[in-house]
Amino acid sequence: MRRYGKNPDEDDIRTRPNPKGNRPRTNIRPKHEDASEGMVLTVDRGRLTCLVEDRVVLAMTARELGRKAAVVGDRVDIVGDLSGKKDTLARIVRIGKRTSVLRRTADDDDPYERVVVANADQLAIVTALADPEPRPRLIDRCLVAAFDAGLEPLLVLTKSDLASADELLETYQDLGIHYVVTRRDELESGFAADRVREYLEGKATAFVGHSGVGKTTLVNALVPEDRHRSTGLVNAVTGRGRHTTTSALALPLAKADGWVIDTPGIRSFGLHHVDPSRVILAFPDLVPGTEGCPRACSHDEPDCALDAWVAEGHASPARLYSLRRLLATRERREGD
Ligand SMILES: Nc1nc2c(ncn2[C@@H]2O[C@H](COP(=O)(O)OP(=O)(O)OP(=O)(O)O)[C@@H](O)[C@H]2O)c(=O)[nH]1
Ligand SMILES: [Zn+2]
Repeated sequence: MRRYGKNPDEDDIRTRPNPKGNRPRTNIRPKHEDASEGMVLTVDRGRLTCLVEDRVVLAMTARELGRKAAVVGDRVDIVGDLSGKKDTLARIVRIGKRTSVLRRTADDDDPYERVVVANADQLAIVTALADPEPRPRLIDRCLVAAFDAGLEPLLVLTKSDLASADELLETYQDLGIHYVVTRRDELESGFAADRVREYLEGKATAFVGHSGVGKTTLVNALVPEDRHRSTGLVNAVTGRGRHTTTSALALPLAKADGWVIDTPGIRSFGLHHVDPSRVILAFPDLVPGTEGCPRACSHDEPDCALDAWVAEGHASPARLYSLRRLLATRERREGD
């Protein structure tokens, strides 16, 4: 598995600045030696469902962990009634060290970071080629979030029955990232799921995408049938409208080992929290060129050493252009 960078505070599960500056309290380990291990599948207003062995257990977090402490994907220690029976409520007493943290800043007026998913390996960025039109800046912002979090990006381009993928792929080829293109008839035949699954095996993959891109349709094709959620189509029998995802949800990958983590449709992806020094780790070919950079270089400023280094022929100008295009998406523009 490729890792783009280590998150220096990955085991710091606090998501808000700590005004008193004292250490997070998560290192205080309650005495619960008899606890079982579980994984958080859903979080809904203080109630969490966790997978413990093969049972789904409803739980809440111990008060000392803080109300919003655990997120989907967290590995937790859990005590109490773990039978998974109706009307039982177990207690999460410890949150394991995270291997990765996908964060977003809700928007520019909201300085708080929100942890979206913990322990994912990969970020699948789902974009329709038409209906809705692709938004390259949103793709770029998701890529930056992936690189910052140390997740491997996977570009999933849907609805190629409506428009060609060529132009978009040309934009992204210099990034050297994995991509899959899907279309309606391949979804129906199962061929699309087969090809996407190849990239998901053995990994936990968080799926993000703008509403309407076909993310639910794709996720349904990847997970067991009894875990399907309804798509944008209005149900002819019940007449009920579309179901919109409101929080992240971990689902097992069908036919292979792995996790599909569905996230709510996004309109934007706030990047307040992103550190350029982590984004450049996604460009290993450029990293040696940063040796001559000033301290805390943004790599998008006049004194940046990368211009001269690339001019000397050590790396391709297209790669530097791609890096800077991504770094520039940290600044929000109209329509992001
Ligand atoms: N033409 C075409 N339509 C598709 C394809 N995949 C999905 N759709 C349609 O696109 C619409 C939106 O699909 P959803 O799967 O509900 O989209 P979503 O991204 O989950 O949207 P939210 O639920 O709002 O987050 C539905 O009418 C799907 O039938 C495709 O490959 N080609
Ligand atoms: Zn620089």
